[in-house]
Amino acid sequence: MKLDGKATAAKIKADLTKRVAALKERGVTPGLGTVLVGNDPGSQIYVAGKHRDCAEVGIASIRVDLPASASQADVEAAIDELNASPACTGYIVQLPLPKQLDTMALLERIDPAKDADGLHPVNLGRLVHMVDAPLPCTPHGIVLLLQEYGVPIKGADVVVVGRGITVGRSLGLLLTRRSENATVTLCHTGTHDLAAHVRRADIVVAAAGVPELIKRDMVKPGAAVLDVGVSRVDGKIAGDVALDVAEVAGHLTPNPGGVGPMTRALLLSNVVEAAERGLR
Ligand SMILES: Nc1nc2c(c(=O)[nH]1)N[C@@H](CN(C=O)c1ccc(C(=O)N[C@@H](CCC(=O)O)C(=O)O)cc1)CN2
Repeated sequence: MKLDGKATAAKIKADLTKRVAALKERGVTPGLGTVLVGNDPGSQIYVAGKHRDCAEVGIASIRVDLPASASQADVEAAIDELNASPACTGYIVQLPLPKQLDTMALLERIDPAKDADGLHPVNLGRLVHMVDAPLPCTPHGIVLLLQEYGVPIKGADVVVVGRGITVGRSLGLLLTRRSENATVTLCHTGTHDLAAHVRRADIVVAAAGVPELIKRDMVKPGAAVLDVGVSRVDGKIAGDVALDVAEVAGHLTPNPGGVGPMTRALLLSNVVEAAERGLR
C-alpha cells in the first residue's frame, strides 16, 4: 500500500489553515522565515515549496536569499535579524550550507523559541529529555505517516539507514520515546552487512542519500519502507529505494509525494505551534 505523503500533508495543512485563521482573529499572523545560501537546485525547490505552503495556509513568508560566497558574518547577520523580527514566528536555515560556513555555529545562533526545524541543540536536547519542544520535521512526518496508515510502531524493529542530523539521528530519538516504543537500529557507512540489518526490519527508513541503496532482496516481505532519498540524477529525484522494492514491501512511500510533503507540512505545524505558544 502506498504511504501517501501528499494526501496526508493536505489533511495536516487543512487543520493548520483553521488554526492560522483562529490566530489571526486574535491579532496574530504567524510568519515563517527561510535563509537560503547559494544556488543548490534542490534547496531552491524546497524553499520555494515552503513559501508556497505558507501562502496556502495563510502563514506570512519572509525570504532571505544570500549568495554562495556569503561569509559566516553575513549569515549571522541574517539570523540576528530574524531573531529580532516580530513578524517572524519561526525560521529555518536551509541545509546543506556552502563549505566555508560553520553549520553548527549558525544553528546554535537561532533563537530556540524560533527554531522551526527543531534542530537547535537546545531543542534536540529537549527531545533527548522527552520534554515539549519543536520536533525535527522529517522524523515527525515519518511517525505521523506511519500512524495515518496504521503501520504498527510499538515493538516494531525499525532500521534507519543514515545518521544525518535532519533525519537519522533524531528519528531514533522519536521512535524510542515511550509513546512510540519501537526498537531502532541506526545504520550508516560503517555498518557491516547492511543487508542483514535491513532484512529483519519491520520498518525501513532509507535516508542515506545513495540512489537505490535498498534493493528488493534486502527487504522482508510485508515491511514498511520509507524513502527519504533526495539525490538528483539527470535533474530527476533518485530515491534511496529501488523501484522493484514495491513488489515485496507491505507499505511504501512514493518519491516524490511521500516523505517530502510531510516534512513541509510539519514545518508549518512548528510555526503555528510557536505562534500558539506565544499566546499562552
Ligand atoms: N533546514 C533544513 N534543511 C533541510 C531539511 C530540513 O528538514 N531542514 N531537509 C532536507 C530537504 N527538505 C527540507 O528542506 C525537503 C526535501 C524534500 C521536500 C519535498 O517536498 N520534496 C518533494 C519533491 C520536490 C522536488 O520536485 O524535488 C516530494 O518529495 O514530493 C521538501 C523538503 C535537506 N535540507
